[in-house]
Amino acid sequence: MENGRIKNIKRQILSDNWYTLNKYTFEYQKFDGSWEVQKRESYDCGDGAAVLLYNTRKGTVVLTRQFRMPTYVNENTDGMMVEVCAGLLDGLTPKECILKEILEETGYQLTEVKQVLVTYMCPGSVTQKLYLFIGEYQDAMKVESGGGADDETENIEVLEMPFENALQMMVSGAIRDAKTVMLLQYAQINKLIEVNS
Ligand SMILES: Nc1nc2c(ncn2[C@@H]2O[C@H](COP(=O)(O)OP(=O)(O)O[C@H]3O[C@H](CO)[C@@H](O)[C@H](O)[C@@H]3O)[C@@H](O)[C@H]2O)c(=O)[nH]1
Ligand SMILES: [Mg+2]
Repeated sequence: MENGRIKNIKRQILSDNWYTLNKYTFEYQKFDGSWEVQKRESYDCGDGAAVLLYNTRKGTVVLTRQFRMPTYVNENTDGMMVEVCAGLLDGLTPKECILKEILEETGYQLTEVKQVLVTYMCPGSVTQKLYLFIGEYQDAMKVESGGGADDETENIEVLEMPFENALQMMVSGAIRDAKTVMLLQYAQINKLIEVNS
């Protein structure tokens, strides 16, 4: 909140049923110096963390598959999305959050992950900041079946596949979740996992 071009910010809560939809009315000084009243809706669903789980020896990654209603109502035929493991911070630090989500969603117990990117996912309408991690998993780290937390209505399929297949799915459009594309491309650019072709 250190922008001299913005003043008189007023917030109206339009909905706080699950997450919070705010409507902000404020004055904004344009580049020509004049002030203008602007109204912007801003959806606050909290910050989150996501991780690409990868195994260099096997050349594989672990992804998740679940139903995503907002995509179903926007041309994703069956509403299913293949994504990296992710979750909302819910008061935890990004690292604490992602280690918990890895266990809940995939059943792997990791102790080390590396933060590689921080992104605003949809800056015109959603407040969410997403912390992106990579983490190396081994078969021996699989201690639970995964699938999502019992107290949440999560129904998650865990997919382990060659990195190469994930890249092909990204190119074909079978993977089209932004955080997943970013992390797969991060892995590709930084040659985290060897690919044969
Ligand atoms: N009852 C109810 N449950 C909801 C609602 N919206 C979300 N949930 C549930 O709240 C839980 C949130 O699970 P997380 O693992 O913490 O988050 P996520 O849904 O995987 O991912 C969210 O965060 C990611 C990372 O920040 C985002 O990438 C993703 O789009 C989403 O916002 C899920 O069980 C989801 O079904 C709702 O309106 N009502
Ligand atoms: Mg999740």
